[in-house]
Amino acid sequence: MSSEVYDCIVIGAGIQGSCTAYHLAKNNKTTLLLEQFVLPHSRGSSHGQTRIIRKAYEQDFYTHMMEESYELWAQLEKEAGIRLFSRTGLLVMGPEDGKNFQLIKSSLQRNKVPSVELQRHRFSQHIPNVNLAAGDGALVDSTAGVLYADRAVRAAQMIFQARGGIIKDGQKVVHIQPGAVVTVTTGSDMYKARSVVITAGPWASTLLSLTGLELPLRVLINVCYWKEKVPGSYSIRNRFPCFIQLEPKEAEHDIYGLPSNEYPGLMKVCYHMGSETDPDERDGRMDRADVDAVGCYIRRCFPGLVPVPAVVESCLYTITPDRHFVLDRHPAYSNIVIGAGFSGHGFKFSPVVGKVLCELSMGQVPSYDLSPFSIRRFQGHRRSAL
Ligand SMILES: Cc1cc2nc3c(=O)[nH]c(=O)nc-3n(C[C@H](O)[C@H](O)[C@H](O)COP(=O)(O)OP(=O)(O)OC[C@H]3O[C@@H](n4cnc5c(N)ncnc54)[C@H](O)[C@@H]3O)c2cc1C
Ligand SMILES: O=C(O)[C@@H]1CCCC=N1
Repeated sequence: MSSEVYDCIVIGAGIQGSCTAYHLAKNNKTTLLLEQFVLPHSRGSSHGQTRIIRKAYEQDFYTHMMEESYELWAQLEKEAGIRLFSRTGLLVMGPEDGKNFQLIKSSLQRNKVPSVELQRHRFSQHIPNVNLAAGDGALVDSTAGVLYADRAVRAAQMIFQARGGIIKDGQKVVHIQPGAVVTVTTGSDMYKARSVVITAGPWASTLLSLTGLELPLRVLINVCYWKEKVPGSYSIRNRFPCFIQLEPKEAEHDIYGLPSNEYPGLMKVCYHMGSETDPDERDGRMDRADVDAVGCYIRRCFPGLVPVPAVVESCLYTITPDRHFVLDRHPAYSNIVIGAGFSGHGFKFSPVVGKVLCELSMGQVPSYDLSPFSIRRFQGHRRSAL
């Protein structure tokens, strides 16, 4: 057992834990970042090469957080000397009179986010190789683009270590003993800290149960890549945008995609849902019906893609009932801080999430109103009732 008492132990070295550790180190806090797997790994939610970054959201609180998030991404890029972002724009398509399309449209206008509405008769001039569905409107968030996910995790960890932070990987946390000084036990050692941040992604429920807390979180799985019939027709090099299709005819939930980039000739198009899984037994658990629904959508709206997936991968979503994050202190132990339930859209926020989790762990007033992310909102929810 190490005799050192750290200012903070962060449990989980995905993007949220890595960004939290990065902010703690920048605030001169002695910090230990613990990870169950040997790094880098592809068993959680932060691996893979790309994620969408955007300001287009239905809720103003997300758009406001993204204002700072873009600045912090640029700062991390500069500090690490690694390119983390490419601007491509984001095409939002959806029923013109639908609630979510209208909410995004008004939020973009209200928050003065550089954006354009594409008129139907000019749509194909701007966005070739996409069929805009009858009744759908189209908006472009010009600030949006692609984040290079694996590189971003590495960059945050690199700067954390450069500032004196310590990463111990291959150390699964198996016990947490709350107290003014918290004791954290892994398979091979025992560590102490004045505060603990739990950012365990799909394992959040398992970790939180060690502290007597139950949250209504569910773990889902998906990711597919689809082949371009003409290589390059949806590519980042040809400035094809990311997209979100709200309320597609073929599926109950949204479908989204990123331009072809990481695998030449393949475009990532995914279903914003998935089949429920146990994070330790995820392999081969993807629901064929989800892939088929995306295939049908592609056949109708992306005629330049082969509507059969070329690559199927696994990445885990951890969703809350309202799809908003959990950013809060533990209800019983104020020096245990929780970042969880990022519901398949948390990557872009990670520099801001890291900042607020760091503030909470330092006992400071957070920079944002965290009421949409409170644990209190789940009162009355039982996991089994979801
Ligand atoms: C397919 C897919 C597409 C997505 N697309 C987007 C997008 O376009 N834009 C966007 O903004 N977001 C997107 N997201 C969401 C985003 O990637 C996640 O919100 C984010 O990666 C969550 O990070 P995390 O750090 O919470 O979880 P993770 O990356 O899973 O990190 C948690 C870490 O905790 C570790 N851990 C767990 N238990 C223990 C333990 N007992 N001891 C030690 N370590 C432990 C795990 O091993 C893991 O490394 C997407 C997610 C997926 C899966
Ligand atoms: O977070 C994002 O932007 C993507 C696209 C919409 C659904 C989930 N992830």
